[in-house]
Amino acid sequence: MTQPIFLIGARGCGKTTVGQKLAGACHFDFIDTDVTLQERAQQSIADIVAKEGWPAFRALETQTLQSVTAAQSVIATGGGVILAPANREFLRDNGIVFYLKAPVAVLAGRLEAFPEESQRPTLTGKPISEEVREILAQRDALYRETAHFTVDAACEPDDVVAQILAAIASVHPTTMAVNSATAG
Ligand SMILES: Nc1ncnc2c1ncn2[C@@H]1O[C@H](COP(=O)(O)OP(=O)(O)OP(=O)(O)O)[C@@H](O)[C@H]1O
Ligand SMILES: O=C(O)C1=C[C@@H](O)[C@@H](O)[C@H](O)C1
Ligand SMILES: [Mg+2]
Repeated sequence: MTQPIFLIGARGCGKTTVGQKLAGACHFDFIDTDVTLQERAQQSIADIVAKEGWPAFRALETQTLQSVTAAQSVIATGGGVILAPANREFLRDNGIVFYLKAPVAVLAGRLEAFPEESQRPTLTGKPISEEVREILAQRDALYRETAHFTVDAACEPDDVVAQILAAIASVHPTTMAVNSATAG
């Protein structure tokens, strides 16, 4: 199995945290579109949005997604990548897509503990828990329609990785075992 593995979900669901561990477990490269986008732009997402607005950020996000997509990669996406229909189609057509789903209280708790405001400028101007509830209500259906699999992201990162590996093994039993046994 060499297809890219895409992780999607709300801010704080653990795409970056789980993605790094997953890539290690299956000997794939790890790419985070938020990180790559900021490195290429040489500025933070907060600065891009403040200077050029959300539509400019979304255009860069689409370019970044397409340019980083490669075989044998785990790709952690930004929380809003599923807003553009073209991105949803691209994700589904070019890899296996996992929705890391967690309840509002879990997401809000993580974001309150680690706000990382330079990468997560406010989307609504509202307090974190209110914003998370509102944004998840708008996006949950889009995450579900884009994903090939939904996993419970409220548990420990290693358990999320195990759920993803089990789902991959269910569709690619032999090749995944070969990757794990022979790579690295
Ligand atoms: N399964 C988990 N259990 C406990 N804490 C977690 C878990 N996953 C992530 N975290 C913590 O929650 C915070 C947010 O996680 P992370 O940055 O991985 O989310 P993300 O989905 O990449 O968010 P964004 O969309 O903003 O990039 C981090 O501080 C991380 O340590
Ligand atoms: O949920 C969102 O819309 C975002 C999530 C982050 O990962 C970043 O991509 C950016 O802050 C936008
Ligand atoms: Mg992230």
